[in-house]
Amino acid sequence: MKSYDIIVIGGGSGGLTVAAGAVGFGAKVALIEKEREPGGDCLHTGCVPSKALIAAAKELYTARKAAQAYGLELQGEADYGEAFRRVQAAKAAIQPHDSTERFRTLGVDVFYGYGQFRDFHHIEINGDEVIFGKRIVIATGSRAAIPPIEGLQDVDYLTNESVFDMRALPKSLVVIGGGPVGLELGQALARLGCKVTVIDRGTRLLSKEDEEIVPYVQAALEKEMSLMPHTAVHKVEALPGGRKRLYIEQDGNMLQVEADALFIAAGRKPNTDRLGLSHIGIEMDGDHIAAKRTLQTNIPHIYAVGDVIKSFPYTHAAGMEGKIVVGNAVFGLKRKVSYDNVPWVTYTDPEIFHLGMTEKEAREQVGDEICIYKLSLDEVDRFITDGHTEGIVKVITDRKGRILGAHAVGKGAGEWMQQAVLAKHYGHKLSDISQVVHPYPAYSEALMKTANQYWQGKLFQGVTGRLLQAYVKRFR
Ligand SMILES: Cc1cc2nc3c(=O)[nH]c(=O)nc-3n(C[C@H](O)[C@H](O)[C@H](O)COP(=O)(O)OP(=O)(O)OC[C@H]3O[C@@H](n4cnc5c(N)ncnc54)[C@H](O)[C@@H]3O)c2cc1C
Ligand SMILES: NC(=O)c1ccc[n+]([C@@H]2O[C@H](COP(=O)([O-])OP(=O)(O)OC[C@H]3O[C@@H](n4cnc5c(N)ncnc54)[C@H](O)[C@@H]3O)[C@@H](O)[C@H]2O)c1
Repeated sequence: MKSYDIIVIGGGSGGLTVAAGAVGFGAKVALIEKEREPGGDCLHTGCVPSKALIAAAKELYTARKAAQAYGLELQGEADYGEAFRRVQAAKAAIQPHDSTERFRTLGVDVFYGYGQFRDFHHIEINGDEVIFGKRIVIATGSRAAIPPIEGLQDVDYLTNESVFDMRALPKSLVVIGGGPVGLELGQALARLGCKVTVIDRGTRLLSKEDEEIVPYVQAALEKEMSLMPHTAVHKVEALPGGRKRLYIEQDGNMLQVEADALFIAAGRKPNTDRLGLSHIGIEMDGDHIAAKRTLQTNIPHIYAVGDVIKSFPYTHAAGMEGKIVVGNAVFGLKRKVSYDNVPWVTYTDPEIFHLGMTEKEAREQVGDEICIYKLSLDEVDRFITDGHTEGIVKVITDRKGRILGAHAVGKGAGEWMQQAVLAKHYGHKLSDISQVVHPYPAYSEALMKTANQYWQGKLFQGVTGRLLQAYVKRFR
């Protein structure tokens, strides 16, 4: 029987980080992946294809808008095949980095098949070969959660696993779920020419975002598709010709919506079934694996990372967790994970940047002694020159100016807000961002100008302000 220092089950963002890191430090590593090629959700059915589709759709949208503005005529339907090819090309270009071949070259033994616990140290692959692992990392990710809606099991629907394989664009689409998956892809498909309706049962869309951020996104998206928050789907049925009818309830009114296709984007379900977890007594947190801050499960030599644990379901978080597991499982350290400085970006247009606490969370956790700094993007020259003034920056600090949360909505917010992560990570105050020179007219001036407000508050108001004014009067 083959024996390893570390067995990784699942070759996605989390598992590949662990495997590459551990083998680099000299550990004997096995990686088990059930799909033909590693890469997981992010490469095959998540981040990469969605961002490629968003980019293709944005190009078309911008061309249409420009044509209209300059009095040109743009006629005909867009060829969806081009967007499809862009998606496949992006995946193909990144695949070699995550390939079986690359990992074998690194020295990892890659097994193709379903991994399942036989006991605490033995993993069975496809119910056949058994391998031994001194330490085992579960990195099996998640899949689309399918809500219990009457009739859904009898109709065809798309999920993130099938939407990127579509060869033709449906004329109309209903999306169930107004989270990042539903809104990013709903907007992209709308821009490519599909009539999109997004239904969400929550009182507001993007429920994890700061309340002041969401209206900007909602207003922008409503120009391109129909948004129906606070709406329950009671029943789905198939109509002749493949169309679907949804029976929905909004504000007590029973309505019907019809579309050519249905896309389920109603959250994620961790891949914990078929792993034999109950067999070895792994503790669960609902559907997720319960992990300590060292990313160990209740069985100390078994670790878990990525979407399979209930933390931050993002690629960069799975990567960060993977690095911590390398330190803990290879070197026997007890490093602990922290999500305090982990941002996320939702790639709608306008983009949403999110770091740390929202105002509501800050008030609940820190109290009302917090400071809020806000800036509208129409106060920033570069957004004015480019004609993209819709959006805001909002930073929440404690009384001493330490950043508790930083949020923004606007063109490219995911890029120009990153300096807030650096500042927060290294314990800098918001005012430090104001001391750094930003090129003019960069988008990043938006955060600098927000930070300037700290000094305006300090220097021109209160006792310090009065003293300074008195000094200047005498000095003159
Ligand atoms: C449409 C969409 C867009 C997204 N966009 C972004 C984005 O822009 N940015 C971002 O940060 N995140 C994004 N995400 C989230 C991101 O894809 C996930 O958080 C990330 O992939 C999780 O990594 P993971 O390693 O936990 O799981 P995965 O990457 O899914 O990897 C799990 C792997 O385990 C394998 N596996 C499962 N069970 C077994 C088994 N029993 N035996 C062997 N192999 C098994 C699977 O085949 C898979 O390869 C997006 C998600 C979706 C759905
Ligand atoms: N840019 C990014 O980083 C990015 C992009 C896409 C996805 N992701 C990751 O993927 C995860 C999953 O995204 P998601 O959008 O699928 O999930 P989500 O949980 O964020 O949102 C799902 C939405 O579906 C709604 N919903 C659930 N059941 C419903 C029902 N029966 N009827 C109507 N609405 C219903 C919920 O109210 C919620 O608003 C995210 O948490 C995120 O971590 C990240």
